[in-house]
Amino acid sequence: MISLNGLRKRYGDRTVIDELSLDVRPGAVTGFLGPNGAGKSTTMRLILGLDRPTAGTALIGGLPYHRIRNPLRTVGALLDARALHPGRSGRAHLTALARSNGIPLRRVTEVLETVGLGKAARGRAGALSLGMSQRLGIAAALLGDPEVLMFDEPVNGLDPDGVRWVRDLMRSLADEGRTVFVSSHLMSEMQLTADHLVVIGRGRLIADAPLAEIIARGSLTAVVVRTPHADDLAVRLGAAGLRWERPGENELVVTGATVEHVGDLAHEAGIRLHELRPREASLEQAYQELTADSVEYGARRERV
Ligand SMILES: Nc1ncnc2c1ncn2[C@@H]1O[C@H](COP(=O)(O)OP(=O)(O)OP(=O)(O)O)[C@@H](O)[C@H]1O
Repeated sequence: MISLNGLRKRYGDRTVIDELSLDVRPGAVTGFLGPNGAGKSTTMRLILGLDRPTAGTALIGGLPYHRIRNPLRTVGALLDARALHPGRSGRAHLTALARSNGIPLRRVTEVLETVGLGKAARGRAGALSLGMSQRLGIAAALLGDPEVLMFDEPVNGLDPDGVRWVRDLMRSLADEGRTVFVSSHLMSEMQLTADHLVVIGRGRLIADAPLAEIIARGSLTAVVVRTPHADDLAVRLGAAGLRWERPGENELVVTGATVEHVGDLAHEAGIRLHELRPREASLEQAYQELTADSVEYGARRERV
């Protein structure tokens, strides 16, 4: 488990991480989202002891990174896939890592197979494509068979097969009971991969909740009803304190309710329905609503 407690980081007079407290739990893929400059990479660097917090703590399994005895066996991370010695081969890079961390050398072959690099790992790391470098970085993260894994934008540069492969890998690592903490800008991908989401904006926590709950909170999540008695149903919905819109003569779109709730209300009033279905918002839509006030860079966007 990763635990952040009152984590703060200041660069000069600028606070980039502000009172961040949360737990990233084992057995799940936790997506880490936030607009550009929100502080995701900084948070990961603080967890990995690559930077010192101004205040608060970032612990892995109850310890700060520098107190972990076998760091690579406890936590594996991919932060910057290009941070490699370009003249060395991928295999040599992993071998050096394994040697300096007391990891058996057979793990090098194992993880290269896992990430599908094989022969490409014999060539210079500097000649690898971005996608291959990502795979090599993931191999390095897996080398010590750690319980905690952190990936900063792991699908960056991967082709669709690679993206799917990363998704399946994250899933299986979480299913093995590991803690998987992964940042991404690809909302559609996160919607398919993550169980839980942590969203930050300008260094502050915006949301820490299951993916399904974050999507359900979005205002575009609704129940669509078609009925020849829309007037009657609208009265019933209003009396039950529900908000609705009426895009068509026979259609109502109800927010803040489940299909069961709306179906039961109609049934109790003897109102015939021709259609009753949930309309699920995308994570992209829910995310845009959540972060609308925290976007620092880029064009201002309309609230959805
Ligand atoms: N070493 C540093 N010195 C000064 N400011 C820094 C430093 N590192 C990061 N920052 C600032 O901290 C803020 C958070 O940056 P960070 O890279 O953590 O954001 P991010 O959420 O990972 O962004 P992105 O999605 O663009 O990768 C940014 O405003 C950045 O300019």
